[in-house]
Amino acid sequence: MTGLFPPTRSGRPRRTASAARGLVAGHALGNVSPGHQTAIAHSHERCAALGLSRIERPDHALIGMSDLAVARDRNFRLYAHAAPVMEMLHEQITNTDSMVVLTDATGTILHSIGDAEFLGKASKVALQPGANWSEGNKGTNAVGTALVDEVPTLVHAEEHFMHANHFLTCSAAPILDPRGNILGVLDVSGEQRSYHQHTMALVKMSARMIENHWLTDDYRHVMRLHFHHRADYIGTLMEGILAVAPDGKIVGANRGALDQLGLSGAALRMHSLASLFGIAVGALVDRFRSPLAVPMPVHLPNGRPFFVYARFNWPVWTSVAEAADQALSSSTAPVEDARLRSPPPAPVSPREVGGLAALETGDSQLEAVIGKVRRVLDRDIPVLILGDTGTGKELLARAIHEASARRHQPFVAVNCAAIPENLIEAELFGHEEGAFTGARRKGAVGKILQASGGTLFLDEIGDMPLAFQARLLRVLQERQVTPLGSSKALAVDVALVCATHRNLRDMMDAKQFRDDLYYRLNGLAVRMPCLSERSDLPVLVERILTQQQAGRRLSLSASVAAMFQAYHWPGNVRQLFNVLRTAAVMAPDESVITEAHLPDDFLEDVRRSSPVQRTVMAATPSVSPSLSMLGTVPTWPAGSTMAASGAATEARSLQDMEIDAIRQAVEQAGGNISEAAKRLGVSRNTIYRKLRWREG
Ligand SMILES: Nc1ncnc2c1ncn2[C@@H]1O[C@H](COP(=O)(O)OP(=O)(O)OP(=O)(O)O)[C@@H](O)[C@H]1O
Repeated sequence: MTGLFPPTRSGRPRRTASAARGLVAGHALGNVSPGHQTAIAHSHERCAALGLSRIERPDHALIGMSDLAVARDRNFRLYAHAAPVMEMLHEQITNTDSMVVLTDATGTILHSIGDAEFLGKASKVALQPGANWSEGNKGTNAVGTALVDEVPTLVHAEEHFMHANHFLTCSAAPILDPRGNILGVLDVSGEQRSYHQHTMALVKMSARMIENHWLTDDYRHVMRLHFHHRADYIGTLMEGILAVAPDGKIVGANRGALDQLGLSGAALRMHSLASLFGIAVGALVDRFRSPLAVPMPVHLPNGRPFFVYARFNWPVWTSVAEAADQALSSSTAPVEDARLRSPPPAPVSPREVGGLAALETGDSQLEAVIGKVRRVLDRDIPVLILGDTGTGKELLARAIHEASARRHQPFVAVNCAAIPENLIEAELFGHEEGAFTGARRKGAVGKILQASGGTLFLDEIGDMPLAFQARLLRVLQERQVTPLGSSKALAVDVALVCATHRNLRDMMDAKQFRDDLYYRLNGLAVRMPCLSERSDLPVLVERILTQQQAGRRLSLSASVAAMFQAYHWPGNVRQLFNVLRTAAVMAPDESVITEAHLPDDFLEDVRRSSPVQRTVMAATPSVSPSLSMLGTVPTWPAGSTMAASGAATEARSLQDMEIDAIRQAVEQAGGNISEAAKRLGVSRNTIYRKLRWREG
């Protein structure tokens, strides 16, 4: 695995007593490199400079269940990619007194799997979900030090800064996205006597596996070029993978690619297939459209030989190639693309299936919205989407991107309500190395630059902190962004779509939202209608049921249809979607959904929502057993904090009660934010926002 990762920090450290102790442990491993010793020594110096104590009881504070749930939800995609790899890794280390740990980019443990006995020991030093293992909290340790140095890191026994952790041996590798940002850390920790030199290699390979899955998923709609200087290494963890846009530009790369080509991610993104390997996209399409194609020999400009193998998703690639053809005919296309040929057209254009057409279900208000949006497509006019929670604002934003000429470039969604206020600037603008306390060593590309060439979706824009609004406005006006800690402004080209459920005009009156930013964002403002105002409920139901159950015909009983029509749907399409999804699962062998298949909390809400709906339910001919039981089931508000608080209400603010109800719902849903949102009939964003306010 030599040369797979960038070198560790250079420069000789001043040796401290702590570093010397680290070296003793290092020698005990028998195979440590001087680089390892240097990294440990540097880390100990950082901890000493932070004033951390070796002997005091380390801070064992865990974040609350709901905060952990928020962290897990935010990192859901990371977990989805990491979970199978963690399982596999755990199988390799089972019965070795150890555990597999996944943390987010701040070092907070999201998940762990391990031998039961060792998990118990680990929890005594808070090596468990909810604990933060950054260096600042836990001193030198594999997770925290890997996050600082951004390289795989082994910390063994006394190399840990804090005495309490000396019983551990930990091997951690950072997980990077295709643009080089740290997503999190994968770690194997165990009893120090269980140390095995192969563990680190396993962890590195596992992290690489997660990165490769992530890249393939991110760029599933564009061509992926797999390469290695040995043809038989293609398809292994050693291969390089490049994501290639239809115009031949390199838009993403895995670590194997950077290492083999000896280029940084930024340098690689300046290249195209032609400048790198001297080949055109069209040549690859021609060659690799056959399933029997074998790797093709190519050369770098310096003569280094490689073998490449291209993969693309045919139906989607069809439209990609068409797009490139259009680009070629309408611009001064580079010679490299002249050979691009379009495969036969797909029967249905993916652009229409996934784009705005998918949202047309016959409601006149919605059709007016879509008509307006279509007129401003590709015209550099920012779109502001207003509407209540769950009305489909994000879905519309994605559809706008899919329908635009930018659809093969990134769609980057930023939930302004979910980012802590003090991080919003770094998150959007990016930062240079060490730009602020806790900043990552190599810096990070901000979301605005990540969206370059594509669409930036600022969700919950009404929650953008006032102090930051002027800065954002400047970026939008000047079309330049200056990462924190940098003096260099970088040009940005993004299509802007924003959304909010708030009333921005009221916020402007209250001086909570800047007028000038409002007018800059509001090239075209459209309002997504509430579900209760829409006339297309039956079509929407049918579409959602078809989406859920391809090939199965499922419809609503007359009474359920009447109930749906009369209900006010406070959670809008999201709530409808969730109710139907549950009902479809509850009715696996039936063709008609009745009340018996509907979630109890939904029926409860229908029952108490309005006299009209109660009448509909009472008049329902086929009252199901679950419905008839409702009268005996205590209503959830009666047992909840809200109704039970009585006199205490005066002493507690409404906001506190609301937060309590949210926290309670999150706990009851086992930490699943989506589930809690469903139960409360609010959006996930609302939960994020409310919890953040609480923290602030
Ligand atoms: N036209 C539709 N067809 C099918 N499902 C839809 C449709 N519109 C919305 N949904 C469902 O509702 C959910 C919520 O949509 P979306 O996230 O776009 O709403 P939103 O208005 O952005 O919500 P919030 O303001 O709470 O973020 C989606 O995940 C999807 O499941």
